[in-house]
Amino acid sequence: MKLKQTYKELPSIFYADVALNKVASPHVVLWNEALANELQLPAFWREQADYFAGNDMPEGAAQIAQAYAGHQFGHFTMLGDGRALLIGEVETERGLVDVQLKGAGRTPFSRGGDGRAALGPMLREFIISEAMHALGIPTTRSLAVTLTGELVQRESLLEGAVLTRTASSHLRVGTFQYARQLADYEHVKVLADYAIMRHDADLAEQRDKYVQFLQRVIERQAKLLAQWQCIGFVHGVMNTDNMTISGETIDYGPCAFLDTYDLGAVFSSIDRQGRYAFGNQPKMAGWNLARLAESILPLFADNEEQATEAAQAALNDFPVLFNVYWLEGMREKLGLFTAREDDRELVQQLLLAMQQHKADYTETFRALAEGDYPDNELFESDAFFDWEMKWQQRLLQEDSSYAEAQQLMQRANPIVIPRNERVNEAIRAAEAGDFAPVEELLHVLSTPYTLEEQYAHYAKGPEDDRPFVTYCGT
Ligand SMILES: Nc1ncnc2c1ncn2[C@@H]1O[C@H](COP(=O)(O)OP(=O)(O)OP(=O)(O)O)[C@@H](O)[C@H]1O
Repeated sequence: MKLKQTYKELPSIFYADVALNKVASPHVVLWNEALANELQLPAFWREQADYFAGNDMPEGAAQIAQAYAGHQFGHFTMLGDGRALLIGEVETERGLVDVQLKGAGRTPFSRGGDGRAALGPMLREFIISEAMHALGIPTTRSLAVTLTGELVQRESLLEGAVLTRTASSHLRVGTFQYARQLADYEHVKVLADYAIMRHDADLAEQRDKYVQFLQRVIERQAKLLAQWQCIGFVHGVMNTDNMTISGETIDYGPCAFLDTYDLGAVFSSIDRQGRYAFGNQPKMAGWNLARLAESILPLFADNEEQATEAAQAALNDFPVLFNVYWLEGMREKLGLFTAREDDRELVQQLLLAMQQHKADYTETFRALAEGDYPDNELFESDAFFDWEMKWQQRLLQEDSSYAEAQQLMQRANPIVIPRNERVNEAIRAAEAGDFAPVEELLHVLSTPYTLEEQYAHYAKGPEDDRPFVTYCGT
């Protein structure tokens, strides 16, 4: 197999060539065999720690850092891969897949950074991205974590590691912002054509392909955000450089899954204003998409007024689409196959009761799916009693049986999610040299809708009311 290099065919402002930053003694500590098989990687790659640490390159590989910009917590900055190396694309049945080494050393975009990553955050990205995939949520994937044999300086000295990440592309909203900020109409157009080739090839010959492209990105993001909200995922850093064109979740920094249901949940210690709080995520996604629309606006029409109108119409669809997908997801979580007018109210009433009684989000829905309620404040409350009567009446309006509704709920409500405490425990063990807990956690998270009995403790939320530990070390 030879890696492809379509991204390198873009004008050179979109990337920088990077020399290899060799490390002392690479050692692969986590390997995703299922993903390697899916990508049909040659079997001998498994043994090539040098490939995954950036010491050596497979056939056809390049070494480039991608250029992009981004609004970070609302402030625009020119960025680029400061610690990642795109080595090429694997051709698969589902299209090209980027292979990137995250933490592979300095690049021309590193600014003051060392270009490196510590083991803990790379394990965290591996675990959570793979859990998201198993939950059915579009995401970048993780192929390997490779120790470098070198230390990195953070608050303390930590073991260095490289994550091998795959993605259906690493094009971001920020890539378009970069093109618009730095270059002319032609460069924005070349980038948009490239993105269409990667993600929306069927649009290539359409007359209004750029407006349709924007609509597609909006549609994908609306679906993604609905999935995040339904599963209780808080991304934490929804900067425009962390929003993909593909609709895959990217960058697992200070992210977390909800324990107790709380619209205000924030897990990032740098997000003091709650800009990216759980309940704000759909609004912030809409804001980011407006930045994409602005960046490609000149491609829509010669006439500025017409172009703005087309962009506005597409952007106005985002909240509408989000709401449709969200309600669809929520209906499934409640075992409803059909749509009725009052469904939104029914869902909101439950969520309000969950927020008031500090109920665990995942446990609550799974308890509904099992029909087996734990003794806790929510399930003993009048609010729940009242809601449950309405829910039961609503279920009776369905043509399907209760058993069918239950099956639907069991497919829509996971038993296990990567709870922060469990993830951190496993990472701490790995940092001390024991990778068995990470492997076990990955095993459990790979089938989140079923759980073998011996792993029952993974299903439990934290027993006390402590807020999550925030995790921001990169
Ligand atoms: N240690 C580092 N050295 C150099 N650049 C860094 C370092 N850490 C982060 N950066 C750069 O700072 C920017 C913002 O960082 P952020 O943590 O959002 O991204 P990341 O996790 O490195 O990458 P990605 O968004 O691709 O997952 C990125 O351009 C990133 O490349």
